[in-house]
Amino acid sequence: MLSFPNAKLNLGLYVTARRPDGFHTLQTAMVALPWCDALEIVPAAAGQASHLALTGIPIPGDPGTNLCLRAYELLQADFPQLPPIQMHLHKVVPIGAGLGGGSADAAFALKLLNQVFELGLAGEALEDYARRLGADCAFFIRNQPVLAVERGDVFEPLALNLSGMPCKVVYPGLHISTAEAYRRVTHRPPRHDLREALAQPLETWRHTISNDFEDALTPYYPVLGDIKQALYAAGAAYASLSGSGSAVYGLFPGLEAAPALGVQGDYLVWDGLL
Ligand SMILES: C[C@@](CO)(OP(=O)(O)O)[C@H](O)COP(=O)(O)OP(=O)(O)OC[C@H]1O[C@@H](n2ccc(N)nc2=O)[C@H](O)[C@@H]1O
Ligand SMILES: Nc1ncnc2c1ncn2[C@@H]1O[C@H](COP(=O)(O)OP(=O)(O)O)[C@@H](O)[C@H]1O
Repeated sequence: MLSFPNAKLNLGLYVTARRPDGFHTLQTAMVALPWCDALEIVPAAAGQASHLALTGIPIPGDPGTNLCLRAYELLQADFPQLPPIQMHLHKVVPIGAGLGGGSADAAFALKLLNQVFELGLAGEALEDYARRLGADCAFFIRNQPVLAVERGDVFEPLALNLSGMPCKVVYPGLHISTAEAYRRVTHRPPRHDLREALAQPLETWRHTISNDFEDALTPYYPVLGDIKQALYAAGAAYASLSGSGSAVYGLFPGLEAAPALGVQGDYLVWDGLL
């Protein structure tokens, strides 16, 4: 069975405290971004061991620790009847971009395994497994707009519909590790009520909705600020870093497509409708 794990965008992100376990509490809104990898899972041929084939963008690190394999191992511990599998991940979404690509692969692997092998897991059970693989993973089980709190893995429903809105996402080729970004950020109380701010017209968001990682990381990576400025210059109503970066996105309501950007550099750009 084949699926297309999509990315996500963070709309506003406040890092509010450091927890005793070293993680941070946050408040952020998350929406699906249709920039996708491709992931296929089928039972392995008779007598073959489980195997993950990787194509597309190279993934740093040991392939044995790929989140797709970790999802399989997590389920196998509870469902020993799971047979060996053949997985193929074609990686498209940039890594270390704040787009949650690896987390999406993990969540979609859980969903595929549940479907292919008829494990009978409902949404909440899948979310519980996903949480164990990473703070961001559980979002991709339902893939609906949410306000995420606690470690970013506890969700409150959010009435926000950006479907069909032109969006541009610019990845400047910097791999920013999430752990590094959290080490650099200063936690503080949110400056605005995110839910209230998101309910206001999109044109107001640039004055009320911010991402704490942007302040923390832009001094080290000035290109993030340059891209954001270029998105506003191109007519974005709202532009921001996504998650812990390094992708920066712009939203262009009222247009049919996002306009070209006046930025120099060897950037990867996704252009499309949310
Ligand atoms: C910042 C966010 C915002 O959506 O996204 P990305 O920028 O990674 O996409 C998330 O909080 C990232 O979630 P995720 O990428 O799943 O993080 P994990 O793998 O669970 O954790 C990686 C590391 O980030 C730090 N971490 C993560 C989540 C959190 N609430 N507090 C933390 O301090 C910890 O140092 C942890 O070891
Ligand atoms: N399937 C996967 N896709 C991407 N990264 C993966 C995957 N499995 C494990 N990883 C590891 O996760 C880290 C980044 O994950 P990713 O979700 O792309 O980050 P971010 O959400 O910050 O963009 C990388 O260091 C990579 O080695």
